[in-house]
Amino acid sequence: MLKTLWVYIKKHPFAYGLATVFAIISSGLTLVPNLIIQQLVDAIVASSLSKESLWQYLGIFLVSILCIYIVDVIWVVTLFSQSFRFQSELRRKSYQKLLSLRTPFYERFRSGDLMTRMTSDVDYLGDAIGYGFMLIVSNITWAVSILIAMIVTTSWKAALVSVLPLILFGYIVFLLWRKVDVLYEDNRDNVAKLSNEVLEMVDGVRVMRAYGKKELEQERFQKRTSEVLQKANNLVVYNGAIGQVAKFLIGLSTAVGLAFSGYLINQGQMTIGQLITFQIYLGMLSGAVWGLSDIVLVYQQGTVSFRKIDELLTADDSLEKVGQDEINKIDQIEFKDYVFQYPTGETTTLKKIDFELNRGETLGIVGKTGSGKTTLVRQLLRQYPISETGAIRINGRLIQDYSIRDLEGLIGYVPQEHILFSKTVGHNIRFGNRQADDTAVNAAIDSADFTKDVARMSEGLETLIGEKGVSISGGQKQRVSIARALIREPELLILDDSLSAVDAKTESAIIENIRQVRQDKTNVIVTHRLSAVAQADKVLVIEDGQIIEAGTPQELLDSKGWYYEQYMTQQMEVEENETI
Ligand SMILES: Nc1ncnc2c1ncn2[C@@H]1O[C@H](COP(=O)(O)OP(=O)(O)OP(=O)(O)O)[C@@H](O)[C@H]1O
Repeated sequence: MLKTLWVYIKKHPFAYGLATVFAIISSGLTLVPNLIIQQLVDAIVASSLSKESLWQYLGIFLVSILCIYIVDVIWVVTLFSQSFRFQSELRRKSYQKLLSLRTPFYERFRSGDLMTRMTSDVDYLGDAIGYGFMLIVSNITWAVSILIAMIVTTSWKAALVSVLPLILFGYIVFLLWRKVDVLYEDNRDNVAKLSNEVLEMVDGVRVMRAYGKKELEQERFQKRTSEVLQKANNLVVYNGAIGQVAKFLIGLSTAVGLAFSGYLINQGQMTIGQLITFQIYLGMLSGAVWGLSDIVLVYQQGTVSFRKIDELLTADDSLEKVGQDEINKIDQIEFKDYVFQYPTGETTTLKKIDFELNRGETLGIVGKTGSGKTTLVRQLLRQYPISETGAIRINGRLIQDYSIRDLEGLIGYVPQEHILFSKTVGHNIRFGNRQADDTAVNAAIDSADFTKDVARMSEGLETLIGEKGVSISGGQKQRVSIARALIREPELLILDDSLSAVDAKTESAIIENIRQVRQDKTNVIVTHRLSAVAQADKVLVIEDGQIIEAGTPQELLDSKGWYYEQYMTQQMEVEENETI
């Protein structure tokens, strides 16, 4: 951590140089009021204080206090604004990293944990470079200058005797340091887990209520909070122990200093004025030592948070190093005996997948639930590492040779779970193509059969859809997602079970619109409803990760396999519904 903080400090030499110099000046100035007090007391004891010198002492006293105040404000403000800048740079960097990482990373890290890294961990690290730096510079310069002043202006012997308990305190703090580090990490991880629970609860509150599990969940949450409390208590015990040891040793230092000063006064080696300033110095020195013990806390939090942020910034999503080849159109997609296993999976999910898809064609992918349909399309999106067994080629070249960014720009993906942003309907659609004009937006809405819905909305495209689209229906969410994909006029459009929440009539209208507007582009439609792929050029039937049937819809019907049986069942269901 110190290396990273040092790199940042070196990048801003002016701010940190200014803060250090002003902190040293402030420590020096802090001694002036004490010297004045010492001289004033000695003059009173010696009955040599005149009216003029009293005003002089008071004047210097007030000016020095004002100067200390101004100098402190300058260096503290400089330091803290630098610390905020550090935090915002770190947040930007972490956010950029999060955007660059892919699915396997997000399967490893939970949302609550990532949120804690982006918020409190960044704050604690910022504290280390702001408040921590302030504690180190001010307390060290303060302690050193007080010690020098004690030795020079009072008594070096008394200074030595009373500093010994404070050195012992420093040693005890050092011993407790390591233990506190483990406790901090424990405590922080528990808070991150708790954030996860809260996020899940907020997402699932309706299901919890519907299943009458509110009390049960509350109990579980209480258990989790108790665990967090327990860990926090352990930490409090250690921090409390440090505090009590500090109090005892600081008291001891004062007592020893006082006793020894009394002895020195008796011996004529110390004046009353020196005794009073000595006590004030001792109080100030204890303050500096207290401040230094606070560094333990800031440093501990900082190191734990640094580890967490470093883990995020150096995280890998285990995807092969990104290819560099440019690609601006998709003429052909080929899967050649492709086998795939999820990084965390125990068996292969795709087995010897073999097919070709040419520009302008529509491919339907059907099959039982859990058979591997989504896994197959996810390979085109490069969400997981490409397997070494078999190959996926685009325009005759291996998919992994292309730049992921280029590829993403060519694909319009409508996933099963619709990810919408808590903005307006229009914003969500334009998200697909920020440059799109109103004509393009309306065309996309038309193709997604969403025009009538927009007209019914209170503020049309400006209607807010709430968090994750809570205020619109499932079918509407699906159509907003489809419009968002269509507006970018992608070379390849992938609909992954994206029409499941719309009725059969709307579904066939959307499929027909897509056929019309995307005549020279390629489409992949994953579905459970065979009517959605009735017009497809090719259909693959997947079972247990393998293609068990492939051909045009008519060929599949003729072969009287799974597709035929499924088709007949669904036809019967439609007829039954029509009769009802
Ligand atoms: N991220 C993952 N890690 C490990 N295994 C996974 C992962 N995602 C899916 N699987 C497994 O891969 C298999 C295929 O899942 P997939 O989602 O591709 O099926 P599907 O045919 O799209 O199902 P559905 O029609 O229900 O959407 C399932 O057994 C699933 O449990």
